[in-house]
Amino acid sequence: MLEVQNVSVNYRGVRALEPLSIDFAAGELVGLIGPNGAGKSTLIKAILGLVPASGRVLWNGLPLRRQRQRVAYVPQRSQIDWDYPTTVWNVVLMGTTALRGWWRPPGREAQRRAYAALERVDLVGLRDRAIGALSGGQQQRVFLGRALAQQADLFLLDEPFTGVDRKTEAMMLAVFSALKAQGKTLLVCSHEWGDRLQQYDRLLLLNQQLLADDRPEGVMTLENIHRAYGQNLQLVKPSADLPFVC
Ligand SMILES: Nc1ncnc2c1ncn2[C@@H]1O[C@H](COP(=O)(O)OP(=O)(O)OP(=O)(O)O)[C@@H](O)[C@H]1O
Repeated sequence: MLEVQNVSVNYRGVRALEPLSIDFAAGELVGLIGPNGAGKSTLIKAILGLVPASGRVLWNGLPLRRQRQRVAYVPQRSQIDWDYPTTVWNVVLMGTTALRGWWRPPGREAQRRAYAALERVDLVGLRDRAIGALSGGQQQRVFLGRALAQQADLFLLDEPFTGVDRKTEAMMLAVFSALKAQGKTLLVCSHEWGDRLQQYDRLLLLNQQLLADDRPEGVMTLENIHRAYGQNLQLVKPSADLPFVC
């Protein structure tokens, strides 16, 4: 279980995240939504300990920072240096470092695990390709592959669906479902609004503070949309059964 307790973040004295507390259960797929600049990436980075934050982040009752190998992180694509001279295989293999230790060269088991992850994200045929020579969707899959190779318990994914087509998105969702079934916890930051948000067990609506934390139907209300995005947003409600779409 992941417990975020009273976590807040300031960047050079400017408050990016008001104190918030959230619990995440094993086997839960949680979506993190909110407008640009709402603090979604900041929350993920605060959980990971990548930005200075107040409060506590516990994994199974102990500080997460002492159990970083339990967390797999898929950063936003824009945060990665795609010109770095490395291949798909090397990035995915890097996922095994957390368990074997960076000083130990990857043995047969690490290679087996990395290969299985490559197969899962359908990148075996591109394993020797430089990461800079991949399409946007392929790049997203490389870092998902790295996360899978790590065999972590907690997955933090920052906008994994950006730049992916419907087929890749379906594949990624199938991976998330399989991880959920194994009891893994997933927090996925997304810009999406609309019916795709129904796939989450729970949604967190953020705009500097936590505005809503509920099942998708409870979060995707007109009132919440206005609270997060302002009153002027154009909304369409395609049918009585479907949520609002921006
Ligand atoms: N390193 C930083 N130094 C100073 N301010 C920062 C830094 N990183 C983020 N911010 C600011 O903190 C706020 C939250 O940013 P953050 O990237 O977490 O938002 P976000 O919800 O992920 O946005 P987006 O949807 O655009 O990716 C923004 O106002 C941003 O300008």
